[in-house]
Amino acid sequence: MSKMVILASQSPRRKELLQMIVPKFSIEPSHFEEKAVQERIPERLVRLLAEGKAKTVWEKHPEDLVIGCDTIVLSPDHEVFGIPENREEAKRMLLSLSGRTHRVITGVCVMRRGKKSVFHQTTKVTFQMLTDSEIEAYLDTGEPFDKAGAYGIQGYAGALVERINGDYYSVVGLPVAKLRKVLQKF
Ligand SMILES: Cc1cn([C@H]2C[C@H](O)[C@@H](COP(=O)(O)OP(=O)(O)OP(=O)(O)O)O2)c(=O)[nH]c1=O
Repeated sequence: MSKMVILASQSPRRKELLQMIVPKFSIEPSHFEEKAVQERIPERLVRLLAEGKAKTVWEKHPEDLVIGCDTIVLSPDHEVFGIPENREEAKRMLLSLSGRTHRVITGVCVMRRGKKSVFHQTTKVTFQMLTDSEIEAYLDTGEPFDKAGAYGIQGYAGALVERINGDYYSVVGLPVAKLRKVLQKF
């Protein structure tokens, strides 16, 4: 591995998860303009966003190894849910997820001089049926507002999930098992 590992993310969850597999790294959130990326295929979208985040940081630190990530929720109606902008949007997302199965897709890009690896991981999550007051109570926790799809499986929403099929950590924001394998090649 190169001298320094940089996690190009402001997400405290990703920092915690990366600590499972990398003993020492620094953090530099990326200011990549996500809205500039136009891509209709969700898997391609997360990969492009992960790559954009990694690249903007790597350009400032070309000697280092940079990791960029992006997580989206693909709703049961195949709508892409990012981080909700307000309570109304968060409620609409949770109503759509209630009692149904959706996909969480996390893209990761590892970049170093002369080498790049981009992958994504998809996990299926099924929510219990939620009443209006359960959704309101969950919104009151404040948890939905910095998370794709308006929920955090690692928090209160863990009790709203019926089942999951795939990598739990990928839902939280970083597929650590797959990333560990990829980092071995760097
Ligand atoms: C579905 C889900 C998402 N999330 C989080 C992971 C991500 O932090 C966030 C998705 O937004 P992202 O845009 O992927 O990431 P971010 O803006 O938080 O951080 P950065 O771009 O700097 O890396 O949602 C959870 O914490 N738990 C969950 O169950």
